[in-house]
Amino acid sequence: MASVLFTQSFCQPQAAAAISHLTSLFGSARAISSHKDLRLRRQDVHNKQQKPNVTSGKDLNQEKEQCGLSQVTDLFSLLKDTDVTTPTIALIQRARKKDSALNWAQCHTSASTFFENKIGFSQAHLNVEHPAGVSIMRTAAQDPLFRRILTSLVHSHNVQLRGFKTHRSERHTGVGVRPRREHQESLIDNVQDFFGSRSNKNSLGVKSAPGLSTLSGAVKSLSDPDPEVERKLKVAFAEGYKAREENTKKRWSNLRSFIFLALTIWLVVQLFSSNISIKPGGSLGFLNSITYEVNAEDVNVTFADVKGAAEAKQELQDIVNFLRDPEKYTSLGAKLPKGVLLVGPPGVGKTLLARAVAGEAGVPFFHASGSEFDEMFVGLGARRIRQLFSAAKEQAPCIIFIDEFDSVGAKRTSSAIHPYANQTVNQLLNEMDGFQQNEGIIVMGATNKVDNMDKALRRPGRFDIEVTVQLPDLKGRKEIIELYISKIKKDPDVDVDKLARGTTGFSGAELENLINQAALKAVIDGRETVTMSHLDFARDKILMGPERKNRIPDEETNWLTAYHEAGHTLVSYFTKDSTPLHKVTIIPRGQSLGHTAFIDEKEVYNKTVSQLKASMDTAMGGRAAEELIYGTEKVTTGASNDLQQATRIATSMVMVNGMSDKVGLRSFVDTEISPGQREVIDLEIRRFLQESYDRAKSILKQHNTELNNLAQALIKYETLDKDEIQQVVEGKKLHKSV
Ligand SMILES: Nc1ncnc2c1ncn2[C@@H]1O[C@H](COP(=O)(O)OP(=O)(O)OP(=O)(O)O)[C@@H](O)[C@H]1O
Ligand SMILES: [Zn+2]
Repeated sequence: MASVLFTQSFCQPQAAAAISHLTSLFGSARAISSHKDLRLRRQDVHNKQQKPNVTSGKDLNQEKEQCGLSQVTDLFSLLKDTDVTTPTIALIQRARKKDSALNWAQCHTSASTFFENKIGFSQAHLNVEHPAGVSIMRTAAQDPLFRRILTSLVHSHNVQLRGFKTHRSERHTGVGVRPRREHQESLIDNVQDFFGSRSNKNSLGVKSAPGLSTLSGAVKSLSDPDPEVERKLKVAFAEGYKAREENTKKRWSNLRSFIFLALTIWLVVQLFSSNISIKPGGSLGFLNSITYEVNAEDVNVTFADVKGAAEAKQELQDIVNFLRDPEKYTSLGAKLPKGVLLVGPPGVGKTLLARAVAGEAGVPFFHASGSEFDEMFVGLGARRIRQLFSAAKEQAPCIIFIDEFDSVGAKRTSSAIHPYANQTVNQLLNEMDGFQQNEGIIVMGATNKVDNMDKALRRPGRFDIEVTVQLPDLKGRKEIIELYISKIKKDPDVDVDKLARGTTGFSGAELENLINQAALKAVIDGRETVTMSHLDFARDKILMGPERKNRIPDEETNWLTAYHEAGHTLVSYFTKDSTPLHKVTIIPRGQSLGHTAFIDEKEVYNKTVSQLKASMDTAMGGRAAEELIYGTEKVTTGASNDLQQATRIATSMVMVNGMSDKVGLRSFVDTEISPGQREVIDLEIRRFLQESYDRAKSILKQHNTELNNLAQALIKYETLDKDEIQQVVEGKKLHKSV
C-alpha cells in the first residue's frame, strides 16, 4: 500500500511509527480529522455534557459537520483492529466515497449500512444460548478500547437514527423507516443480562465477570441512549471484538492505538493552544514543519486477477505496453496519454484494474485517495499534489492512481464554503501540464461521477482517455464467483451458474462480499462447508438488508405491512416490463418493515419508457394498497422511500431523458432553468407521478381478491418467493410449511 508517511520535527521515533502506521491505513486527512474529533470530545468532557445530543435540524447539521468524518475514522480504526475482511471495508469505503469528504451525511449512512450488515450476522451471537455469545460479550466488556469506540459510535448512531436512511433502503423498493422497538425488547433484555444491568447472572446461569458491570456503567453513562441503538452497538461490537480476538497478532495493535491516541491528544493540545491563525492563501507556520514522504507500492496483481471487464482490460493494454517500453513510443514520435480516467459504479474493480496495469507493466504504483487532498488547512491539498508528483517523477515510469477522483477533480466552485478547494484542482492541472507527454508517468483517476468533474481536467493532454468499467455480465459474474468461491470450502451442491444468473446487477465487490457472508453464515450454523442455502441467504441479505429474527408483535402493523408489500408485488406482477419479482417478505429487514425484492433476469443497459413507468408504478403500489384497504386517513409514512424512488425516476424522465412531451427533447443537466421552465417541469413530474399512482391503484382495484389473498399468505408464511407469489395470485393452494 502506498503510504503517506507523516513525519514531524518533534515526533518521537516510536510515535512516528504509530502515526505512519495509521496514516498509511487511513490517509492522514483522516488522522487529522480525528484530532478534531478528540478536541470535540475534550470539550464535551469539559462542559460536563457528555452526550452528543442532536435535537433540532440545525443542531443536526452542525453535528454532522463536526463529527461525520471522524466517526468514520473511528470506524476505520475499528475495522483495522477487527481485521474485518476486505469486502466489508470496501463496502464502507465505497459508501463513504459516494460524496466528497465534505458531505458528512454520506459517511454516516455508510457507517449505518455497515452496522446493519454486521448486526444481521450477529443475531446468532445475540442468542443467549449461544456459547460464543457469552464469551464474546464477556471479553468485550472488559476492554477499554471497546468502550472508547462504543462511546464514539453511539454518537454516530444517534445522528444516524435521527436523520438518515441506509444506502440499501434507498436503493431498493421497500417500506420506509418505521420504529420497530418493542420487537427488539426481548433481545435487549438478553443483552442487558449479559451486561449485568439486570442481574449479575445471564440466562445460562453464568455469573457475570466483573468487567460486565464496567461496560454496563459505560453504557449507562452514554446519556440514556435509545435502547435500540444500545443493542445494536453491543452486538456489533461483540462481533467486531470477536474477530479481533481471533487474530492474536492484533494484540500489538491495541498498544499502537493507545500510543496513537495519546499522541493525538498531545498533538491537539499543541495545535489548539498555540494561537494558530489561518489566513486565506497563507499557511500554518506550525504545519510547515510537516513533510510528507510519498512511497510507491510494488504490485503483484495482474489482469488475470481482474475477472470480467474484458473491454477495459483491452483498452488498458496500450498503457501497459507504453509503460513497459516508453522509448519505443518516443522514438516513433507517438504521444501517449498522461491521464486515464476509470469510470464506473462502485465496486466493479477500478482500483484493482489500476493496480493490474502497474503489475502488468512492472512499474511502481502510487496510490492516493481524492479525499486525502481535502484538507481542513489551507493549501495542504495542493501541496500534497506537488509532493505526490515530485515523488513520482523520480520513479518514472510509474503510475499515480487517485481513487475517489471526483473529490479532487470536482468542478471548481465559487462557493464561499470551500474557497480553497479550487487550489487543489489548479495544482493538479499545473502538474499535469508540467510533465512531458512521454515522461513515463500515467495518472489514473477512478470515479463514479464523471459528470461532476471539472471540464478542464478532461482536455487533451490531461485526462483525455476514459475507460468505462461496467458491472459484470453473466460471464463476468461467473468468473468472479468462481474466483472467490475457490477460496472457501464449498458443498458439492453449490451451483455457480445458478448463482451468477441470480445476481444480475451485483458488482465484483458485492459478489465477493456475498461469498464471504455465506461463509460466515456457514460458520454460525456450525457447518463444515458452504451450501447453496448459505449463498442464497447472503444474497438476500445484500439485496434486502439483514433479516430480523422475528416479525413485529403488533398484528395491526403486520397486516398493514402485508398489504403494503402485496401492493408492490401485485402491481409488479400485473405490469408489463416490470423488473421480475424475487421475493416478498414482512419480516423486517434492514431499516424497513417489509420488503419486496426484484432481480433482473439479464443485464440492463438501457431502460425503456415502459420499464421506467413499470418501476414507478411498482413503487406506488405499496401506498396505493394502503389507501385502498384502509382509506386515505390511514395511510402511513411507510411509503416515503417508495415516493422518493418514484420521484427520482419521474424527474430523470422529464429533466434528463426527454421523455415528456410538454418539456420536449431536452436535457436540463448543466443548464440554467428559468422560472417558467421550472414550472412546466414541476407540473410534468407531478403529472407523471399522479398517473403512475392511478395506474397502480387501478390494478389493485381490479385484482382486489388477489391482493387479499397475497396479504393473507404473507401473514401466514411471512416470506414468499417468486413461484409462491405466482401460486397465490393464481388462486392455488400453497404447500409450504409455516
Ligand atoms: N472484476 C473483478 N474481479 C475480481 N475481483 C473484483 C472485481 N471487481 C471487484 N472485485 C473485488 O472487489 C474489491 C473492490 O473492488 P475495487 O476497490 O477495485 O472496486 P472499485 O471499482 O475501485 O470501487 P470503488 O469505486 O468503490 O473504489 C476488489 O478488491 C476485489 O476483491
Ligand atoms: Zn413500500
